[in-house]
Amino acid sequence: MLAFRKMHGLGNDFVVLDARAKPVDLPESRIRAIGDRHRGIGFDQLLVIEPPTDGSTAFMRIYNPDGSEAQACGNGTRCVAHLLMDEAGSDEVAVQTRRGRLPSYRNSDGTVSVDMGAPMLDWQDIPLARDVDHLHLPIELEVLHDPVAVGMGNPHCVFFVPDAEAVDLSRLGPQIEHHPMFPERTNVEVASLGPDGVLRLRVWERGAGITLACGSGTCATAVAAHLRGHVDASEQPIRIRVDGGELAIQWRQDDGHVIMTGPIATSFLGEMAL
Ligand SMILES: N[C@@H](CCC[C@H](N)C(=O)O)C(=O)O
Repeated sequence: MLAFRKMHGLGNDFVVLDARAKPVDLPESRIRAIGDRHRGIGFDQLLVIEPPTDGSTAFMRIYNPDGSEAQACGNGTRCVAHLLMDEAGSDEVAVQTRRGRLPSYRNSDGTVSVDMGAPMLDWQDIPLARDVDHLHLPIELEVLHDPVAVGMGNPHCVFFVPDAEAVDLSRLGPQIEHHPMFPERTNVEVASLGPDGVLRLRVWERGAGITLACGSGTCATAVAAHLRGHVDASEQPIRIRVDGGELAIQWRQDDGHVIMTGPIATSFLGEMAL
């Protein structure tokens, strides 16, 4: 039997395994089996805590339900940071991911923030298939056109639309995910700015489908909206409303880092036979 935790950030849900003392054997077939919401446990991402190699508190490996490995997961980082902070009796830790070392801290209201680093805006880093203007990608699919590409360690394609609710994301999302402009596929965001200045965001996640929230997608959307002049995310955090609630994102101009803040929760502890 293998012990696991189920956690979530705004409904973006994770199975968390601790492999620091003993490695866990995770072939793609096992990841898919655990991720099956009917026959397994189900998750948006499987997060595996491993020993760090860069002096961080721990390394976090990220798998999507289709078995692919992701470089970044903002909400997952906040969940694992919360666990590590409880364990260390501290309000500050650093989580190593394939995206790099991500300092994370707990706020006085119990929310958890993560420094997601600077966005990647160069076509090779996002990555895109060729050298094009990442602020105006030549992609058009029905109501979706003129997106912004942003890398947060993982690729994002952000469309600004008049009404994010009206987009048929379950049909259009997978087509953009597999668009030839993105050699490693992409996460897909559709966002609209409300009269209250709050961005409404819906996300189709690469390797996972529609999720209730996506931390790195929220960061990418804040960066894209700032660059397009829809919001000013530099002075104070902007609010982004996803299906599962609200995240606050600031794009600090002194070091260029994106800071994400929001709630996290543990839903249960269990053991799996898979
Ligand atoms: N839910 C995540 C993003 C997870 C990875 C993504 N599906 C990918 O493949 O890049 C988040 O909170 O950032």
